[in-house]
Amino acid sequence: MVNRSISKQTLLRLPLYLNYMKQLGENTPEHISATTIAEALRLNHVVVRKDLAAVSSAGKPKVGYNTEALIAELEEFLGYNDVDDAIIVGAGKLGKALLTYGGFKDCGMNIVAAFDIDEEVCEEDYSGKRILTMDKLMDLCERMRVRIGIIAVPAENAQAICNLLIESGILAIWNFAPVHLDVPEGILVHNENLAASLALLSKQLKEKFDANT
Ligand SMILES: NC(=O)c1ccc[n+]([C@@H]2O[C@H](COP(=O)([O-])OP(=O)(O)OC[C@H]3O[C@@H](n4cnc5c(N)ncnc54)[C@H](O)[C@@H]3O)[C@@H](O)[C@H]2O)c1
Repeated sequence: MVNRSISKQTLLRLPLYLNYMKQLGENTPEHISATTIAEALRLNHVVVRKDLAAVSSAGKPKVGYNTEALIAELEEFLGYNDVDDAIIVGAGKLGKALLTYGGFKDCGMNIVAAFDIDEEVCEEDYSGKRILTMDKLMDLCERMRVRIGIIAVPAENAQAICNLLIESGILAIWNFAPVHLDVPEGILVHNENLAASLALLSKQLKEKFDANT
């Protein structure tokens, strides 16, 4: 594997390449080129070639990459082989959807439980996962050495939950609440915002219409 720091944009595209190759199933070719992936995903082949070269040095001119080896290298690079435990705080509509999605395990994250302030939703098993009361959060995080915390509470409560997660040993926060979180140095925060993706889509759609008129 090539050990080089890569851009955020490249990092965001790598899972797309991986998903594409993994869904080929019995049609998986022995070798695959950056051009094939680019055409399938309607991306620029130069971009795909550069992205893959940042992760693997095994590509051969005119042959491409051994597909299985490339899948393995991408999975390793993206950390999919080291599954980290995670918890969710806020087991409302979003929290429950995240809790029940089985696909995160394939991406290196195992959600072990959710926590909620509302005792009515607690202590139930939700698709085999527990929703627990807040008083159990710190103990579970410390005992299981959970390092990822997902915030799915209303914006006004997110900072307090963030502080609690950090106090409980959480090092990386996936924040869905629409609010900026203040964290000490060394704590990672990724803000997820579907509205931002939608804004991008709307802008591209507008540009497409404008270009056609
Ligand atoms: N990033 C995105 O694209 C995106 C998409 C959807 C929702 N959201 C955000 O995610 C959050 C949750 O949305 P939702 O639709 O699931 O809301 P929801 O009202 O259905 O669920 C919120 C849950 O948080 C719990 N809660 C509130 N305060 C708490 C606290 N202090 N400690 C523990 N639990 C607490 C509530 O009891 C409730 O179960 C909101 O901030 C919303 O804006 C973000």
